[in-house]
Amino acid sequence: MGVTTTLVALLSPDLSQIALTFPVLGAAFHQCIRTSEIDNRLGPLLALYSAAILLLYASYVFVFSLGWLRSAGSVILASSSFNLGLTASIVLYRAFFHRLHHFPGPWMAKVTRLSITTRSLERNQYHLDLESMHRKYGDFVRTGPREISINRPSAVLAISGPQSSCTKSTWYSHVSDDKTKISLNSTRDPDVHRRRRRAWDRGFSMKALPTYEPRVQHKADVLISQIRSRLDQPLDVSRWIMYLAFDVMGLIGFSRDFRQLEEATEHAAIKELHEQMLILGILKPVPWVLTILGVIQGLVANYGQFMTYCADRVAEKKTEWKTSESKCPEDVISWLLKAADENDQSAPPGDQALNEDSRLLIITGSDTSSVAMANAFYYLAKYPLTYKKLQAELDKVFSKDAQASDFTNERLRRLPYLDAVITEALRLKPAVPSGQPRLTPPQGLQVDEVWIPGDTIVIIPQYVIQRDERYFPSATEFIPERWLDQREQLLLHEEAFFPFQLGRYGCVGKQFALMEMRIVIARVAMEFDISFASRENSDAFDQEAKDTFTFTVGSLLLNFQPRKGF
Ligand code: HEM
Repeated sequence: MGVTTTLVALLSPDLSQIALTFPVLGAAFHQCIRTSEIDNRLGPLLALYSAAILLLYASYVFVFSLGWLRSAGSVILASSSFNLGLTASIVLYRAFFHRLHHFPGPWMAKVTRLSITTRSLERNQYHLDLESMHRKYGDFVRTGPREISINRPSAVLAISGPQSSCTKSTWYSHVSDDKTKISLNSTRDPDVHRRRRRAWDRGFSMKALPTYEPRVQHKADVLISQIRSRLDQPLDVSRWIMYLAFDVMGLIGFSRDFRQLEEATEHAAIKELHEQMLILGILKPVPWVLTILGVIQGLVANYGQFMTYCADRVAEKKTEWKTSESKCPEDVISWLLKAADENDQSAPPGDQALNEDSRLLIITGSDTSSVAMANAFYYLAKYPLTYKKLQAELDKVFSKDAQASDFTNERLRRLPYLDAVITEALRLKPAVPSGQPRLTPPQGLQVDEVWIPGDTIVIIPQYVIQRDERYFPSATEFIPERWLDQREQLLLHEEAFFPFQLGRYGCVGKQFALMEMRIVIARVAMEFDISFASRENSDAFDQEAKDTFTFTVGSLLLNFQPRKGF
């Protein structure tokens, strides 16, 4: 039998032949694509599928001489059979034959992460879902067809340490795989990332940081005067700190001010950004859906006004840089422009990459530190003795009439209790709670007694590991002394604390974030006593934070009083 005859026999519109051929084709198709990373190729694959359907329809009409209607019916049957074969092959393979099949985990998660997305739609608290999965299944949980969540301290260095050969997972490709169009954070190629990171490191170096400090001090000053003028009412700390964090990032990012603190209102571009972050949080488990939606204008990764705002500011900075005589960078974007001007390899590789970097800076620099500060204030209000102890430490260094400019990072970073308060708040409520997905190298990865096969997505959820009683006794208590004189009893695995991530992909803004938090918390603690305005509100703040990649917290109503006897 020739090839054509075989093909004609296989594609015969005979119902029993369709029911036989197409499920097999579906299963065969799955076997062909199984080992490839198709997340970013869904568009071409869908186009191929549609073309195949049209071709099949044409062959039924013209080769097999069926009527138009009967051809349509046969095509529907054929594609349904194909889909059935494909789905059955995926489900059976993932559940019983996959290289991760022996890892425990929820049955549905082994087959698809869509189940996690459905749960996120209900409550969007994936950090808590991960916590209960670890409680139920142990330290190594299969949380997706090819994903393992790990709750072991030794995994931190193995996956994120400087020597680790793990790379960023497909999640980081949801904007694009084109290196010239993506931000530093989305760059998965380790060499390209290392090159680009150099320009960012210069923007946050010991030379650059002091130039940003007065802008933080100024904004902390505005915050204090806004609080002073509203002492008769509870204040939503989450909102006011968010104003501050974005204002600060506008200033250190582009030397432009969102002026949210002064105007006591959320900037339109930022409001829109926050609405989009909710979608991103829900779809985080299924990056391929993000990729598809990303193609549809206005849905995901298209923050309209926010994108325009950042692109406009970058364009202004470019013009300023061209005419600048000193060529001395005064903000982070200028450091990136300087690299481009000098044809340095660390420069963002194109205009789109620079625009993406500007958005990365504002988003990662603001939501993280604003949530971290709001959480710190939550704990300080909940533990009044700790707050008093912090105030006592500050009183030893600063006088009652100290000026905003006296609160320098140089002085503040020498206050151990202040840093312990910040560290303990970041332990209990890490700003990025559910881990950052990495890919194991082809040869696999050994974590303690467990071998994880190559090409597996691994995460270490900070929220889970940093609250584990085995690593941090009295884990759910807020005890800053854990980082000071009670290390021996309460800090059994310090390496399990990594809210800023580690290694080459770790947070570039860590030192800046610590400076900002020190200044803001110290200024408020010097000026005011604080207390919860309502028990229901503080409980809701604690329990209802959403996991939108970073935490999104609800309102935190606090009463502020000028300090008694001060
Ligand atoms: C409490 C505050 C902060 C926390 C907890 C935090 C945490 C993190 C974490 C966990 C990552 C790794 C993300 C990943 O692997 O995908 C990261 C990356 C990053 N952070 Fe932060 N961050 C904070 C503040 C800041 C600030 C203030 C800035 C900028 C001023 C900043 C800029 C960045 C950038 C640019 C990256 C990407 C680095 C890269 O991909 O090489 N972060 N941060």
